[in-house]
Amino acid sequence: MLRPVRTLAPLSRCCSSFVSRMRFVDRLKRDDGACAAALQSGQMFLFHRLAPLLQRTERGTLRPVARRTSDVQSILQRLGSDPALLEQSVLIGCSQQNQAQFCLDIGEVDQVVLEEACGGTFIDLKKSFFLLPAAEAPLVAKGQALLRWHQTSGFCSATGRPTQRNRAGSQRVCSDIIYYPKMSPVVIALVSDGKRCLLGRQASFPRGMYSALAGFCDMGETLEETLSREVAEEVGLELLSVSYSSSQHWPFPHSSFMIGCHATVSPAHTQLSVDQSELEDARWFSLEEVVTALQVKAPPPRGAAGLWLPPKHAIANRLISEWAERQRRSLDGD
Ligand SMILES: NC(=O)c1ccc[n+]([C@@H]2O[C@H](COP(=O)([O-])OP(=O)(O)OC[C@H]3O[C@@H](n4cnc5c(N)ncnc54)[C@H](O)[C@@H]3O)[C@@H](O)[C@H]2O)c1
Ligand SMILES: [Mg+2]
Repeated sequence: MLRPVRTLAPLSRCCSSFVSRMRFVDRLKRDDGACAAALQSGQMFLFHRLAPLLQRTERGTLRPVARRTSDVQSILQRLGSDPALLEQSVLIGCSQQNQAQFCLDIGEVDQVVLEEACGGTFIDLKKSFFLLPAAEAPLVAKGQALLRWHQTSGFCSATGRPTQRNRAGSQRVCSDIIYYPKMSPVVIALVSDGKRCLLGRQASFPRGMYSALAGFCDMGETLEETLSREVAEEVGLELLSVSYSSSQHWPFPHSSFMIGCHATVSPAHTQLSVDQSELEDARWFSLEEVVTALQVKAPPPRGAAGLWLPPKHAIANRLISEWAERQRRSLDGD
């Protein structure tokens, strides 16, 4: 069973400005001339070989550097780079101030020279993602995903000829074949038996980290079918129910569309049979263990035991927090 659990937009959001921004972006995707004009007055997020340009804040976090297109143009000129590089920029959105937002990978220019000229550091997204503000991390991830897609979609897989992109970078074309940016749907679920929740870890996870079970959708599957299959494959259980929670774009290892759910199994059938080729371990955790782990902000020191959960930017954290809150409320009789 699938049911939405939250309203789509905060009440404070001004509908008319939201609608006009969305329509503006949509027009830029369809109108090359309008997009070229918007680029001139737009904002640019820079990348170097897919690593975003970031600045450290006083609080030890990171934030993306947004430069005006005209600034980037001057920097490229100063460094003797081809100004036509700007044409490789890709539209990623529209700011609250109605400025079109673009991203551009300047991997051809020396990284250190570029960092000095732009005032920031290019940091691998795997190292920086969790230190970005929650509001800006998705934009940076989207920029990286679109740039990667363009870098790997230069040729038509049917004809072998080069593909041509539109100005916004929202599609690539080879005669009458149109390619759109690709992402892989993944379903992730927090499975509960009513009292405990099920978490698993892959051997590649950081020490002590357990997460909700996840799996890529196979062609032709519904969300419920993917989840039932993944849970059966990975831990040998049959699901009783599935309900939708929320979704997110996930940049690792490449662009995934994560569909977050809660799922239940019968309390009479909770014996796990873990597929060791997929998971190093999977266990049932009590509410108390989960609540304690939600307070832990860093991985346990080497050799120390202790549960560590995915950080806040990950949808797994949201699912686990929602489950803990629901359990707490039901224990309180709310
Ligand atoms: N954001 C979060 O909170 C969160 C939490 C857990 C997992 N994840 C992500 O979910 C993704 C899927 O989880 P999983 O690894 O358990 O999946 P999984 O259980 O489906 O196993 C991964 C395997 O599936 C196969 N596969 C099938 N389709 C694929 C595709 N389109 N792309 C890549 N591999 C494909 C590959 O053989 C791969 O090794 C991972 O990439 C992980 O980063 C995100
Ligand atoms: Mg999996």
